[in-house]
Amino acid sequence: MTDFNLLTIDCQASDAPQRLVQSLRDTGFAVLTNHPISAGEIADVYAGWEAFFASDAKFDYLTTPETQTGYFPFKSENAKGYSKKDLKEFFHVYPHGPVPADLEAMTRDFYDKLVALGRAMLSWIEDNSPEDIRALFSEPLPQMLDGSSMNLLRILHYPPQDPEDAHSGAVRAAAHEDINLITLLVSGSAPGLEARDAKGNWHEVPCDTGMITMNIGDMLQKASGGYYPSTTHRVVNPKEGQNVSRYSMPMFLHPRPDVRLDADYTANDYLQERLREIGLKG
Ligand SMILES: O=C(O)CCC(=O)C(=O)O
Ligand SMILES: [Fe+2]
Repeated sequence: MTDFNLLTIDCQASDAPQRLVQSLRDTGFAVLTNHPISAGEIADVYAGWEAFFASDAKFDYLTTPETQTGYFPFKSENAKGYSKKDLKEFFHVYPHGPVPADLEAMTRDFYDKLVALGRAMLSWIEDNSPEDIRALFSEPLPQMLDGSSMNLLRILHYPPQDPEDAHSGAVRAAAHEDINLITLLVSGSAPGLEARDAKGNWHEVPCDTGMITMNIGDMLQKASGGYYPSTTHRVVNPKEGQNVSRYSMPMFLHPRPDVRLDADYTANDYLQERLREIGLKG
């Protein structure tokens, strides 16, 4: 029925790097199990941030267009080309940005572990890419993260749905591609994430607790001359009878700003252009 061959990768298996690269090449996505971040730690981070979104303290961390750090209130971002704002609130964690004191140690540690995992995954991609594709990279992929302060951990909360919003055509996250090199998406607390295949059919991405979904972003698609696809994805509204909050945590791995992606763009040129398109920058 489907040729969308999204693989679940046991990170401890000897053929894990090859299977990862195959799944990414075929679908732009892969699901990681047996990775180094424990289910207990993921649950603790979710619990801490759930309490944060439920409190008014979040308004002390309001973001600004200049910083892009901190708290983004409900309905502040739209996907490229969409006028309706997504039905989500979120918090951007950067090394140079604030984190609430009671969550700081845990969140920074979690951030570092996700960056380390991202670097390992970029090494697997680098080592398993054909010679002619590697030749396109301006430097080895894991090295593109060296000295980068642009890696972004986004903590997302999609509140239970207001029927008016659903009626207006707004969705939790409209169809989009990620801007960065690769994304590590710590599995959502409820279903909803879908990826689109080349024919335009949507496929549910599995979200078992503790798993981490990985996907290619536009920067790696660009740097690989299109060899790795930056697959369009979205988060659909909850089904009737399942109208509960959904939480998820994507880590967007970004190169140093000066890294050259192709003849036309450095990472920074590209990021600034894209932020204007999604309404986060004027
Ligand atoms: O919440 C999710 O599962 C996906 C979020 C996402 O795609 C994004 O923030 O770019
Ligand atoms: Fe995304």
